[in-house]
Amino acid sequence: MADGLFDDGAADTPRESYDSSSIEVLEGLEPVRRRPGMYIGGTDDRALHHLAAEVLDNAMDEAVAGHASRIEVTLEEDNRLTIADNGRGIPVDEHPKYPGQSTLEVILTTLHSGGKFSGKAYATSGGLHGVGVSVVNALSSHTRVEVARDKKLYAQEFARGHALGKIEEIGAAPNRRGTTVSFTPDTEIFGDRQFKPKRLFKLARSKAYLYAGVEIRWKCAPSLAGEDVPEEAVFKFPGGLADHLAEQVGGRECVTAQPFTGKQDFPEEQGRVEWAIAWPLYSEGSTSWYCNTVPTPDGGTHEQGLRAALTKGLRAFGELTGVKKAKDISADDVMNGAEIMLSVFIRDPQFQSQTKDRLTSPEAARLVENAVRDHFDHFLSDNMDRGKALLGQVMERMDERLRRKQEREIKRKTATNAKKVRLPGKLTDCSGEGDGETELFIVEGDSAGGSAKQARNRKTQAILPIRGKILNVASASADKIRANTEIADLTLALGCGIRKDCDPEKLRYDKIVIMTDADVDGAHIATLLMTYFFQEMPELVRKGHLFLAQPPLYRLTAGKVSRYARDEAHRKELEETVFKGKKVEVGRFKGLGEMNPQQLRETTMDPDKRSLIRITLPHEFEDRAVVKDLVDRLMGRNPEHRFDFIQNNAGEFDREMIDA
Ligand SMILES: Nc1ncnc2c1ncn2[C@@H]1O[C@H](COP(=O)(O)OP(=O)(O)OP(=O)(O)O)[C@@H](O)[C@H]1O
Ligand SMILES: [Mg+2]
Ligand SMILES: [Mg+2]
Repeated sequence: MADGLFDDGAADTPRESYDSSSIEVLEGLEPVRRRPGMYIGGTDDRALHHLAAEVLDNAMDEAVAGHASRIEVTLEEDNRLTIADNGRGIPVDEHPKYPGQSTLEVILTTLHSGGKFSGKAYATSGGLHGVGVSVVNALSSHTRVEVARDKKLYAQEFARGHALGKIEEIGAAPNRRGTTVSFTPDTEIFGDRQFKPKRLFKLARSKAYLYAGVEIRWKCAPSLAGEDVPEEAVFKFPGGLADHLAEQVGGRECVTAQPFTGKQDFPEEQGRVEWAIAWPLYSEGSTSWYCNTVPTPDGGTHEQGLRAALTKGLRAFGELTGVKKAKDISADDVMNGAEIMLSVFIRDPQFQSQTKDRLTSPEAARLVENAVRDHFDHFLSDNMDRGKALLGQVMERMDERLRRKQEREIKRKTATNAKKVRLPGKLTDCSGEGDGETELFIVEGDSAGGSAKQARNRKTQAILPIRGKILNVASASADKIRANTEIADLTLALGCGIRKDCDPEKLRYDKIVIMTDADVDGAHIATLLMTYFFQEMPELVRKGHLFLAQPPLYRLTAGKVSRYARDEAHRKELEETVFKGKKVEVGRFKGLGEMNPQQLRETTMDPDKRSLIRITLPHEFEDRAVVKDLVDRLMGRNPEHRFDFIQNNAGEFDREMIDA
């Protein structure tokens, strides 16, 4: 950023130095209308409301810099929004770099023009790019800016980023100063999207909480007012965030009677921080992060600072009170479930993008941690009962977290031990890291096994390829079963033992997924595998561990759109909906091996996209002998039993589809 391009070097006090020389020009305007996404994150509802935020942010910057005490937000019919402040007024004199143009015109029609690059006209501003109001102007069908300065009133109008005329002096303004920006978002950009009164109302109110020194007045057309949105309101919150928190917590009971609230200046005029935190007992909380009054919903470095302060504070308090285990408290233990508001004001903030969703200024972490830490230590130890109550609650969360972690570890350890003993060479195991449920895919054929290996999530998905049709355990003797390597591998990979010794607790995976081709052979193999599970380890089935994958049979393509169909009926449905009236190319997958790893992942393996069929055992099969009897009849040596069964039961079966 060019610092002080037009600096005359004489100005010391901000009030006097704020004129054309404060305004630097870094680049020209144009691409905004063509690429609005880059500046306001899209053209959706959120982006539309971002326009309001940009103009309001500028007024807030003026207030936070100590020049404005009042802001008026007025929503009219026809989607016209007006935001007025009583600040210094955008400079109106001719800009030195643009002869014949008012500085106001330069600001409204030029990207990267602004007074917030050098920190001279503003110390801790939400604005920093010199982009905001020019973007609003570019994306509005009509904009009017009025400036009251030096007892005169000026006005200039714009359409879609271009000035409709020169700036005009339209009268005297003996008792008025400040800037008024009115704009109507362009329907060419936003279609018929309208400002939502409630959203603007809340935005205006939240700004008043963030800066106790400002009064914000809300007005909207009677037709836009409603249950939660009055026609008029005045917001002023001398208590700042503490007021906001009190409103948010309402009547909910919290771990500590007093919330943890406060503010602190940073050393060497680097800015300041304000926070308000409560720990509701029976409900989940929420977090709000702000930098220079700009909401940063994705948090960032100021959030990091607070996390560190709270975590270290509680650990130290634990040590002080002889609670040894407190050293294991994590930030999430303290923060999850809490109602948290944090607002920082810093010089030269860095955000991730123009929409400022996340703060990235590295120094904010340290500044916030140091500032909050002392206050938190006092909050805990000034009232020991209070400190202990909070510590107790947080340690409960911690215990719960550690218990879950330990459970997972034990499971993996059993697995690793098993590995030491012996795991089948064909098994590609998962690492078991992370929180996801682990899955074993039993895959038909080595080539599909290869694709599945590439398609899998290594942390949670293990692959065991099996070759061709496995032994039918229903018609084989125990010795023969034991001697079969394919079956032995499978039993070894599962790790839970068979028949009387089967212990579902020892199963090395959360889910077992049978993945075979969507053809007759595939169905046969799946049947043989199910026979094995039913006969050798029905407990696993009963506990819901066994699943069938659903690889697609068809791929339908028309132009750039492509979809997968599970079966004939699904294919018809897609042809009549997604592809209605289009010429569709239909490809048929002959087997899993025909899909590349990415297709296989998308259609069959990715837990977020696939669907699985869970194999269950109805109640009447509580008894192992009953299951064995059914298996024998269906899969045993005598085909007549099979025939009878089918005759008596055909049509009775449904499949339970689940998103698992
Ligand atoms: N209400 C206002 N009062 C006084 N000056 C203003 C006002 N609104 C805008 N300005 C001036 O116009 C400049 C440009 O505003 P703009 O919103 O385009 O960019 P910015 O606020 O500097 O940065 P950002 O792009 O991050 O918003 C500001 O830096 C400020 O100098
Ligand atoms: Mg701005
Ligand atoms: Mg600008």
